[in-house]
Amino acid sequence: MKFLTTPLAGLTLIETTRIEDERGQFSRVFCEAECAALRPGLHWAQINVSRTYHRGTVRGMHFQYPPAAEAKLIRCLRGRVFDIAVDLRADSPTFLRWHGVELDEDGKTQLFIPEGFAHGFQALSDDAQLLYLHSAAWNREKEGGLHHDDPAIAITWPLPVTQVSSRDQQLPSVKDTGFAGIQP
Ligand SMILES: Cc1cn([C@H]2C[C@H](O)[C@@H](COP(=O)(O)OP(=O)(O)O[C@H]3O[C@H](C)C(=O)[C@H](O)[C@H]3O)O2)c(=O)[nH]c1=O
Repeated sequence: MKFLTTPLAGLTLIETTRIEDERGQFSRVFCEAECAALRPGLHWAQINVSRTYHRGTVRGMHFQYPPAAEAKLIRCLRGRVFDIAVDLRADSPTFLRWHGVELDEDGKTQLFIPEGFAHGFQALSDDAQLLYLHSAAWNREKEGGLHHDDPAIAITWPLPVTQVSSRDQQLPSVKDTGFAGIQP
């Protein structure tokens, strides 16, 4: 595995090592020893899969407040997505900056998102499936979210947004709430 930095400190691209033979392919999603370079002692409390039926759909922007703040490792298992993380760390010089990366079923690139970031994605294909590793369990009471079209964040979505859950449509903007960030 190779770890590539991004303009947002801690947000890391993981380049996987693919082993191929006549039967097909094999690659690791996570390896405690290899990933110690990324963060020693990284453990996962919950592993989820999401399947998005239609190209253009957006899920997010979601995060969890401390003490349920979570790091995430995202891998695309099918199709293609534009995966986005937004820096919500109150004392970060890149507070409210976002960074996006295209992930696809080839799985050559994964995204590691530290605590203190919001996460969301747009499906760039029909039937886009993501694998999520979460360092903290889902906690409905500690869930937070920001609107995917928040002008304070100004995410450039690659495609016209075609579908958003009713919950995500009602997520607040930074301006609405005076959101000042979180201390992960
Ligand atoms: C995360 C989660 C959700 N749920 C329930 C709650 C809802 O009834 C249903 C779908 O949840 P939600 O609408 O939050 O799913 P997404 O919109 O795909 O959100 C997810 O995708 C965005 C982009 C993320 O980064 C979040 O980690 C994750 O919440 O599953 C559970 O039962 N367990 C869980 O761990």
